[in-house]
Amino acid sequence: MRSTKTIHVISAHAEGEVGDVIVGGVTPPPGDTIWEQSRWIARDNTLRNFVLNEPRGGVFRHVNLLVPPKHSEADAAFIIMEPEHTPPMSGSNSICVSTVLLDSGILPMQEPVTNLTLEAPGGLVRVRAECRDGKAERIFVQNVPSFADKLDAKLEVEGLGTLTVDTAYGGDSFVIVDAAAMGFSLKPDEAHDIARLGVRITNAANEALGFSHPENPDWRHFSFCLFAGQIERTPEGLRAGAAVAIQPGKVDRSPTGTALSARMAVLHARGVMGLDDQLTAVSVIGSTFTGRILGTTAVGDRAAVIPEISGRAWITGTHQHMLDPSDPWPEGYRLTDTWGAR
Ligand SMILES: O=C(O)[C@H]1NCC[C@@H]1O
Repeated sequence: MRSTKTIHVISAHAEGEVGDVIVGGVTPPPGDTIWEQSRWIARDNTLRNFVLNEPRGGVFRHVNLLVPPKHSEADAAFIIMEPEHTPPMSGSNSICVSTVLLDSGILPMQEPVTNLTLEAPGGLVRVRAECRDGKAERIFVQNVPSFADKLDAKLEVEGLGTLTVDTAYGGDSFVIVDAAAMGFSLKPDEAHDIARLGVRITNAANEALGFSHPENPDWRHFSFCLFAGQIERTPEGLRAGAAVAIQPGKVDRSPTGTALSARMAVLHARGVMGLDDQLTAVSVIGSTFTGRILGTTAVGDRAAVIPEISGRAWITGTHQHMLDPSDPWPEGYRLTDTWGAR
């Protein structure tokens, strides 16, 4: 056996969505901030290609690189690599990272509750982990400030006509459509159509509506389309289905923490959700994230909420990814049969 790299990974999933964590074998990328380091990773692409492309990865995979924190309050920092983007924040990935840090012993666990501060590229996130018998059973993440952008905007999508959409930011940028109006009941057998339509809607929103983050001039696009289920009021609080189409065309298996944060910002802006409510989002595989609004704030000139999301994650294995110097595909490959719903 010979290898010019050995990258140590602990694999995990949060409520169904893969969020692997690189725990060793990669030196921290250059940059004065975690955001700058994440821009370097996005530009360079070597690590992204190595771990996300086949034969080591695939379109379903997200990979997080642990790096030394820059902020004095942070216990750990991570850079998120998704199929097409290297985003500011991610709900499922932050839950996987927290679980891997605690369950594998990288950071000490205190039962019944461990409090951590993590530094994501988009800012500091406070984590509360409910822990028992050496397992982080539920992770609560105080997400970055989230805001509604455009409400009831008209969006022309070729072949679909004019849609009424909301746009919002919840650690990543969303165009939000009503699932029922698009003919979806958010069941697993709709996944292919949700992925395909979601990509078309996201692309149309990027052309016609555009997104900009008041404090992060680098984040200038919509990443995702959320198909939002109808809100039901139950004795446990608000509940709604959620399916997010991720570029280049797949559906999040988890209920998407950034989408839940974005949706709570929209519901707060509309006066539907207050600080006493909680909203449980249900994914296409029936998994859930629960969210609350902890308070209000501002992002630049936008009214914003401070969301908290919670969910569970489990470790699925460990990997040591290697590169034989004679391998003709050191950065792997991606093909359109699986890379993007057509
Ligand atoms: O939970 C989330 O926010 C995410 N899941 C995969 C894509 C998004 O980052």
